Amino acid sequence: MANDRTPLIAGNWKMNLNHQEAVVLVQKLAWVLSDKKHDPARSEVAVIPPFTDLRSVQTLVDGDRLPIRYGAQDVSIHDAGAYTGEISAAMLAKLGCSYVLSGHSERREHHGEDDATVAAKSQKAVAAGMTPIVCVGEGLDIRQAGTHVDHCVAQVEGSLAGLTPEQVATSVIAYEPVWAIGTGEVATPEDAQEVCAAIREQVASTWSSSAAERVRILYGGSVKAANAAAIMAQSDVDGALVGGASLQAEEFAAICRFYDLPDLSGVA
Ligand SMILES: O=C(CO)COP(=O)(O)O
Repeated sequence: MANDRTPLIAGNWKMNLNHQEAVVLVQKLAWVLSDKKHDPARSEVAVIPPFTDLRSVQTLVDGDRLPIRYGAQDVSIHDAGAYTGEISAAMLAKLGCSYVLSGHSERREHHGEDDATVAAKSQKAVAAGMTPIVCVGEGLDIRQAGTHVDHCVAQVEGSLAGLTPEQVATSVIAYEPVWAIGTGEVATPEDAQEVCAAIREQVASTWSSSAAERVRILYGGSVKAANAAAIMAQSDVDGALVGGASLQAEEFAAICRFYDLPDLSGVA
């Protein structure tokens, strides 16, 4: 590999699968990865189930010592108290979550989350010892207007505001163009690389060049086994945030196995 970043393939289940179905999927995923000799040292695999599944996933992963991490799809900006329906960072950390999605476009769209809210969530995750996966991405109108790069780097600045360079270095940023989410329309590898490279440059200028070198940047939006390799081979793309395809163990495992290929140095 041309850099020291450990790639991450994370499966965002969104509002799918109850806790019993979650156990079945994680068991199957672990079995397929092991059968195909996935090397967890070469790339990390994580699942991001609904809150109600997390305890069951924790019990399974811990009990069977599975090489799979897990995280939550959202976190409260509050620590505790009279916030009906909210889940705190401390609760998620106690459940062994490694990751927390922050500012997924569906939260931004359906729950009115702006960059300041997303930054507050990212800070709560970090303070509780978890890694935020901070999501950014442009809608179709912005893409058509050609201002997508400016839009995404501005979102990065706003959504990671208040984090130190070291905290940014150990965070994850996911570039998810909204027009590619759940549509079957995937960004080209060049589209993904263009925005991920611009995000990395922005991290260098706003935080530090070391943070830019270390921060992992994922692509998300209609990633499938058939299109993942060309995107993940891009030099500034460090893995994928997968929605629909992460609900099928074989398909998701096929994406996860990309980094098991013997040598990628000539591909990117
Ligand atoms: O939103 C996504 C992951 O967070 C992408 O979803 P799809 O892979 O279903 O397009």
